[in-house]
Amino acid sequence: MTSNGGKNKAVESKICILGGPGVGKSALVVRFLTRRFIWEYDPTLECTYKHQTTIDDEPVAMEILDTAGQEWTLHREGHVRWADGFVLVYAVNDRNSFEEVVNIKQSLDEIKKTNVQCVLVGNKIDLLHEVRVPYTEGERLANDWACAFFETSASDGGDEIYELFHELHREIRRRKMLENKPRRRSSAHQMRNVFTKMFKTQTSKVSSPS
Ligand SMILES: Nc1nc2c(ncn2[C@@H]2O[C@H](COP(=O)(O)OP(=O)(O)OP(=O)(O)O)[C@@H](O)[C@H]2O)c(=O)[nH]1
Repeated sequence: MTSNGGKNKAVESKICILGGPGVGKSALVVRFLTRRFIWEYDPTLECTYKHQTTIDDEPVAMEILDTAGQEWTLHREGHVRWADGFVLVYAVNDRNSFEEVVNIKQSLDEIKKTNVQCVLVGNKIDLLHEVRVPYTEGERLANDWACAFFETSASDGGDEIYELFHELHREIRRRKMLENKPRRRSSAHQMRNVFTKMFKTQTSKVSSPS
């Protein structure tokens, strides 16, 4: 039995992958979808993948948009509005790419007018001797953003790559559930109603002719 009303309907997640050039965005998506690593990937391609999977015993219909530099600049607002959540990727051997994710996150929040759902990913962790962004810095930034943080290697693989997509999906699902919940009126509002009713009753008693 599923927790989505028992209807077995797939929960949808639209995920957009963002980060500086060459940080391994496509390699991560391809690894997640095919369990393989592709050394060279056409940098001009922007692709959306549809992926059916199961997360926490629930069917999930995931759409993943792998952005590419120029296309992203052209369609930025549309992509941001389309997505439910974002994978923000930097390469641990590229300091500039770390600074770039900070700028990207800022513009996402501005466009969405909220703190967007995201996970932060430091990729290329296999390049041990070239690390320019230590784990603690990534972790600190993710803490500031209140989001999950993963270090990955698209070339070596590893469970973190699956976990990061799953975790983002869970966050998206949680927020959707909160947004769909009917809002309860505040207790102050409820008290005001009670007092208004009491006061009206008193007034009508006083003013009624004896
Ligand atoms: N060593 C190492 N190389 C990687 C890793 N991930 C990707 N690469 C390499 O980094 C280069 C860029 O990878 P892509 O997946 O094309 O990166 P991208 O961010 O999609 O690039 P753009 O779309 O051009 O911005 C390629 O040569 C990959 O083989 C990794 O985890 N480790």
